[in-house]
Amino acid sequence: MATTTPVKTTNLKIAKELNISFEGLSYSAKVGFLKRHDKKVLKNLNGEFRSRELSVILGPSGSGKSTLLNLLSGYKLKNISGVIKVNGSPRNQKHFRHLSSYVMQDSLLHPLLTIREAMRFSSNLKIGKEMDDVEKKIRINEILELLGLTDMKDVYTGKLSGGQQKRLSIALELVDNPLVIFFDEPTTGLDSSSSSQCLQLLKKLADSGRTIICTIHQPSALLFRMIDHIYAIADGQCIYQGSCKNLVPFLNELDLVCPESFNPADYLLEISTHDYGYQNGRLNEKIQHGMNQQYRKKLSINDKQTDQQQVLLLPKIETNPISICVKKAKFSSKLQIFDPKSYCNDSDLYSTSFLRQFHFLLIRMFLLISRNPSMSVMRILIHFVVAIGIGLIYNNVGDSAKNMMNNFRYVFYSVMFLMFTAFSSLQTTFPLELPVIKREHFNRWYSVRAYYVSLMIADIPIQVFCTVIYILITYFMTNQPLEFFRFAGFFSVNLLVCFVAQGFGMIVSTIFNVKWGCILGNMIICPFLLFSGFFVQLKHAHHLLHWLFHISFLKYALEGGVYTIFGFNRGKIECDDDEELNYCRYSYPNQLLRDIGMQDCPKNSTTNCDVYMYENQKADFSKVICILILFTVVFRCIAYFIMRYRLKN
Ligand SMILES: Nc1ncnc2c1ncn2[C@@H]1O[C@H](COP(=O)(O)OP(=O)(O)OP(=O)(O)O)[C@@H](O)[C@H]1O
Repeated sequence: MATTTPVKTTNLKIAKELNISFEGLSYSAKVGFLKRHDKKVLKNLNGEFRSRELSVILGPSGSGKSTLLNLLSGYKLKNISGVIKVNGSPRNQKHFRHLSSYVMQDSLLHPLLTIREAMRFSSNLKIGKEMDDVEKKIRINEILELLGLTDMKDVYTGKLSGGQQKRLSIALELVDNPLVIFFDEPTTGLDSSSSSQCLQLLKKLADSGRTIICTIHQPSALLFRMIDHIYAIADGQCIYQGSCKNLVPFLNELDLVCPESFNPADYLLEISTHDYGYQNGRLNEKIQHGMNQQYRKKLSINDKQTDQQQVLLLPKIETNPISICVKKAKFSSKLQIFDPKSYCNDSDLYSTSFLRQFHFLLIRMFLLISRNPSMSVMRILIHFVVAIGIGLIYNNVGDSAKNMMNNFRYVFYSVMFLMFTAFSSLQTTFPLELPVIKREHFNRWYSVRAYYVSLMIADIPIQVFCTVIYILITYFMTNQPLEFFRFAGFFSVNLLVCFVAQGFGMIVSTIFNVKWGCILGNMIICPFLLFSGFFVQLKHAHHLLHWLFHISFLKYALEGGVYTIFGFNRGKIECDDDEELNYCRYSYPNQLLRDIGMQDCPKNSTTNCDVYMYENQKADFSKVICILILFTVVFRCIAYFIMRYRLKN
């Protein structure tokens, strides 16, 4: 017992400060279209980024800064060689995600949320029930105060300036108190004053005990002086690592003398881009691929004391998942080294439960829909206008035997129209939201499953409403039979087609971007249309093509629609006053079903043909409903797995 207590204290302290080191880190990207080959982007990098230091990765454009940041944060996981360590132990990516956040170059925000709302959603998604609303509010206020956003709480994020958006991006990630924060080009697009404010803020975060790693393309002299640790790369190799003060002496030792009036960062950049001949090899050799630590800043005792005081600037690290894991581990006597794996299980990856994530995502989606109703209003309007148009075109065809073929066309058109509008309804949502979702998902706000389910559910009310409007108007204007089961059946089939088409639209949108989705989506859906049974009947098609009919969900939808309108023993229909014809072919709608190849009465049938057809229609209609439900489930599952794959890669 006597030996256990001090070990716990030490390790809790270690767990609150993380040093990230890497050894022999290389990364190759696959390039080329026909002739694929590996392009070495990072070559044998070594180094260490410590807590309480503002570390900056410098280098010319295309040198590999963002790639290194992506590797260290775990955003890129493939084609890597070498080791990344956290406090000396090999990084466990899953558990490292508990501890870190990634603020991307573009401030990817929902423009229609206010700062207050964005912060509330962030805290509700990232922090579970262990903190009540009052505590969350206090924390949000503290963070906004720290970032100078208090006066703008009720401003829409889309109306903020670039610098304010950047600060908000940081604020959103601070709510769960990450120990390590990665920033990709935090000063890009900011003027010098905002850049310096931004870097001051990062310095504050570092001083409070965090590990801050960011990339900066070309820092001004002012910014350069604020940096604690520089990691410079050129052509994918390390050309310097150490403090900014030691950079000039380091270059001097290689006879590269920085003029006094020059910003050393600019001078280093000029050297790295071969303005003074090719020097990168020499620099890389002298810094020993990043292994040479002699140019690092040495912390004086005074520095350390100041740092200890600065820790108080930010909320205490309490609700961070690692703290939860550490709490669980407090009773573990095995707490010898920092290894969250030993006491964090997989379900801890997100700080909140699936239901909580789903709940807040759904609220956020409804809020965003209500703030930008133009899309929904447009959908409703289109359904209304088209329904009136179709109602006029096919006016009263429903109870006229002479117009049975026109009535069949009405059924076909309804299925197609609802299918196409539903297909394109969600086609743009995911590709447009993808960058934001990627950021939030990577920073453990919510799982793909929670996002996907809420996206699906959020659209149901509007889709149902649009379908109701269309069917109600056209059904009555075309004078279809006033029998509830026929109306309900026709509505159900059409609603299911919408759900199938939305699932199919989701597959297309998860594979392609908006442009390609719009071009290819309609082309991909055309074969389903061709094999719906409207243009060519199955029995007339070549037998090698029959399977295409069987996988066309539109064939089932059309059959379902036709059965509800013409089937189920629908009685004799009046033939109007066509005096030229005393023979009316479709007085009995079963004849139409035979003509369009949807029902056959076997020649040798012993039972009454009408009874036989009625029984078959009942069975076929149930089959149609089941198949459409199956298509809905299968398409949506496929879309989910593709989305998961895309968000995880
Ligand atoms: N997945 C990839 N496929 C092909 N090339 C890649 C890939 N990832 C990185 N590269 C290449 O590696 C090099 C370094 O890219 P990276 O984005 O890391 O540079 P950078 O230093 O951050 O540049 P910038 O400052 O312009 O953002 C570039 O030439 C880039 O084209």
